[in-house]
Amino acid sequence: MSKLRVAVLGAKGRIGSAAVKAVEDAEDMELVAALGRHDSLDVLTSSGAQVAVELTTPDSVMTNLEYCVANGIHAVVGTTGWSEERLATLDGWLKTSPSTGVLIAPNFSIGAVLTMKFAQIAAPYFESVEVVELHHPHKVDAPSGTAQRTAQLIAEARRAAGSAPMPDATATALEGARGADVEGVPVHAIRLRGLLAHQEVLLGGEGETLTVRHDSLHHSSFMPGVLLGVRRVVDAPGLTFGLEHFLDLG
Ligand SMILES: NC(=O)C1=CN([C@@H]2O[C@H](COP(=O)(O)OP(=O)(O)OC[C@H]3O[C@@H](n4cnc5c(N)ncnc54)[C@H](OP(=O)(O)O)[C@@H]3O)[C@@H](O)[C@H]2O)C=CC1
Ligand SMILES: O=C(O)C1=N[C@H](C(=O)O)C[C@H](O)C1
Repeated sequence: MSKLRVAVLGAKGRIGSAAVKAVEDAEDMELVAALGRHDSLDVLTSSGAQVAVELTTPDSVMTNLEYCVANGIHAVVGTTGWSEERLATLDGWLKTSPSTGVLIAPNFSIGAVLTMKFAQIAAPYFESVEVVELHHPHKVDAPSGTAQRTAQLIAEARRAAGSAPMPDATATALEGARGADVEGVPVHAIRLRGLLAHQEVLLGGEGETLTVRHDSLHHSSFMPGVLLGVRRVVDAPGLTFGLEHFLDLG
């Protein structure tokens, strides 16, 4: 069987360099290009890439994806910064290239995907839910894409269950003290030397709390998800948001 021809964008970055190695080590893939900020996107077409793994920055991702979709190159995207507006723009490009697939994965690690799933299940059963994400100090954005997605899923689950708004009688003396408000769910971002990527979902009810915590201790935690995304996206035309759609999570 022929190998999947894969390119990595953001190849010198923290996660991009790990992805380069993971693709090189995968027996069913061939790394055909490893691009940095100043490389021409035409390398993607001249190298015959079938799938681009996009691990750059929120300011670069849209230009890169526009090129990929216009040239029928599938994409697996880990880069953050996804607003409703950006998703709609990407969806519009994909309509002009209906056989091309793009996976956007707020988090590639299985534990983080499960954290989101568990939080979604638990959220309607508790009066209060808050999300705390903790990352290394070089992270480009806050809060993390994972935390925003987790909060959206929590809010969605609570709306579907008809949950009451969360009680919060605090009068804040300093702006930001209660974190960011994502659809009514408070999200707090910690940046600390020594950390990599971590998240806690704290749920509180009468006389009890439940904490769902996930820790990515090394960038290798993201690689099985990246490779799964590459293998599956070629048969998944259109936009897929979340790695859970490529996992059998029930
Ligand atoms: N979904 C997931 O599971 C994960 C997602 N991420 C996300 O991935 C992104 C990257 O994170 P991280 O690796 O830590 O960041 P880094 O800053 O370490 O890496 C980003 C890399 O992309 C390069 N780059 C920027 N623009 C372009 C471009 N147009 N073409 C090619 N390369 C480009 C940068 O080059 P230069 O330095 O020259 O600017 C840099 O080498 C972030 O959005 C992060 O949140 C991270 C980990 C896991
Ligand atoms: O920048 C990071 O490091 C990470 N970014 C992603 C996010 O914002 O959710 C995924 C993971 O948290 C690591």
